[in-house]
Amino acid sequence: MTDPNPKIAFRNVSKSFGEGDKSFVALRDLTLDIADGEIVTVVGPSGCGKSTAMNIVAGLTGVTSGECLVNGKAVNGPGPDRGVIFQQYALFPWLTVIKNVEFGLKLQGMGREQRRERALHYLDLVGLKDFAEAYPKTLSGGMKQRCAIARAYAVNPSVLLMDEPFGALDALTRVKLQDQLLDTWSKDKRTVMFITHDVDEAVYIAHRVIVLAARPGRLQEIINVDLPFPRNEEIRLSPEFTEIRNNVWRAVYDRSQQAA
Ligand SMILES: Nc1ncnc2c1ncn2[C@@H]1O[C@H](COP(=O)(O)OP(=O)(O)OP(=O)(O)O)[C@@H](O)[C@H]1O
Repeated sequence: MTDPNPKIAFRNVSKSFGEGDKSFVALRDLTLDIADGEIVTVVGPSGCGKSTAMNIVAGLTGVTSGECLVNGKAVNGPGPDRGVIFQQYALFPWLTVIKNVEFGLKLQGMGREQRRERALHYLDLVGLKDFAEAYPKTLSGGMKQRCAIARAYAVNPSVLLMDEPFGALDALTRVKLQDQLLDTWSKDKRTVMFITHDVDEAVYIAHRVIVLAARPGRLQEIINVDLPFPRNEEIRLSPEFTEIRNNVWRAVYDRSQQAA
């Protein structure tokens, strides 16, 4: 069934970089709907256009042809309705944790008191309230990433775009942040587009896994994750999880083996 009001819609989106002989197709003819409140993960071999697709939704990269819509409107630049979280935390080192979280709110013109209250709320949500006055350099990688997440959440975007956000973290921290993301999602049901190289992560947090293929970057397969929410360790260890995980693995790696 097609969703009449997708939150994010790619309509025959293609993206090339460079001109003439040097032109390179990063993404070819991508058509995909992401529903309001849906979590999709995007996987695929290196260079298949995952970040390009996300940057198009974020408004950081334009399309060469086709159209990308958010809330039914063509994307023509970044906006506060879309929060972006990258693998590198991109915190301002000269600002404290709370000032980092307040930054986007200040840009929006929010008053000092309200800003502080909102920032503390989101720091609490990610378990960093006690570190509000610390500077980023004193935090672990996981804490920095939680700060970046609080900062993205604070501006209240209806779409979260996450490009390998947990990629640089150890396995245990990663699992904790996956659970925290799902916990927060269960309260606010934001739409999430999440890029990862980790197939377990892709299945654990998603409603659907989007598999892209490379050269040129294109849609390979969409795999539904028919597992109940809330997700937990029991689900992660279930045969159903393993089966879906194996399907995703095959879709990604069989194809990239053939291409190699
Ligand atoms: N600004 C750019 N100029 C030229 N080529 C680019 C640019 N951005 C991306 N590309 C190329 O487009 C292709 C897709 O890149 P993209 O970063 O979207 O892939 P990816 O699937 O996210 O890769 P990875 O998993 O390695 O991060 C790559 O071959 C890349 O070299």
